[in-house]
Amino acid sequence: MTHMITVAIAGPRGRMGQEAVHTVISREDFQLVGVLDHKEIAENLQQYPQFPDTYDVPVFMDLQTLFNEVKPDVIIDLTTPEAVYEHTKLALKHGVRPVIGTTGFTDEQLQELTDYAKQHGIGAIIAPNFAVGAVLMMKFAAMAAQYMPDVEIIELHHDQKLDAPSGTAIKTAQLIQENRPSHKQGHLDEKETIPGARGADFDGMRIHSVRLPGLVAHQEVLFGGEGQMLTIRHDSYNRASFMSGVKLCVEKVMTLDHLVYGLENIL
Ligand SMILES: NC(=O)C1=CN([C@@H]2O[C@H](COP(=O)(O)OP(=O)(O)OC[C@H]3O[C@@H](n4cnc5c(N)ncnc54)[C@H](OP(=O)(O)O)[C@@H]3O)[C@@H](O)[C@H]2O)C=CC1
Ligand SMILES: O=C(O)C1=N[C@H](C(=O)O)C[C@H](O)C1
Repeated sequence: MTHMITVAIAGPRGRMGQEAVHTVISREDFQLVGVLDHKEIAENLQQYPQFPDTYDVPVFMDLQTLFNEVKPDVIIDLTTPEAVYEHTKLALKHGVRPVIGTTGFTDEQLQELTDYAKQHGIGAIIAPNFAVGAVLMMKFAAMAAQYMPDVEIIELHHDQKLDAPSGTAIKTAQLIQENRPSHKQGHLDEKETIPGARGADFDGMRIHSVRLPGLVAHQEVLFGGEGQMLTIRHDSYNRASFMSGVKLCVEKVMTLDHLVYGLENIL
């Protein structure tokens, strides 16, 4: 008999949260035992207009209470850069395994959470992008950087996104950095006549963030060489594209005793 994994979701009304609720409920081996909503909207998920009245799941306004009352194995966080660090820390303290899709962690926060999970032997996954195609795009980009070290990243997202650059763009740059000799790109004397024109500087490579209505999540990694350019592009056209990664992470985190940053490390 398969062991049922009990799951909580933070941010169930959000674009990703709604999709994750349906995904978890549709799985016979996952049980959605509670959700965290920071606004007092309803006591049960079935009272929300977004969900059917078969979704009998308690809503909590406070994460501590959720952990005490329903003791989930895993919490999936799909909230905001402002809230996610405290949520992750609290989950680890309660021995609840975090699966974090929310982006916007600082390097220091990531390090602190990694150290805490390691010290206490708790599994955790922070995945800036759950889409398998996006992970392949990052891996191919890292591979290409060995041969074509002049690279710029253009990430394009819907205009409701809070953080820039995207978590995916940062992760891509970090993976590229492992293979690309550190150097500044462009003319040594280049000057921005409008500040920001050249994008964010990550170890000498530039990251550009586009925000427009109608977009979901897209990224291009551009490699320039003598007389040639290589473009590696990934598009998520909907949030369903992230759900196979969410399911995989919920299963995988149960087997871990440390924090994994990036889906590429568990595929
Ligand atoms: N890893 C991945 O593959 C992906 C990651 N993301 C990331 O996931 C996050 C969510 O994205 P998205 O769904 O588009 O964003 P939304 O704004 O649609 O959803 C966020 C939800 O979280 C709620 N919320 C905010 N603060 C809290 C809190 N303290 N406690 C509980 N709920 C809270 C918001 O409520 P309210 O609006 O009422 O304040 C909202 O319902 C972002 O960081 C995004 O970058 C997105 C897509 C894929
Ligand atoms: O906010 C989003 O939408 C997304 N956020 C993640 C990120 O910051 O990379 C993942 C995906 O790009 C969608």
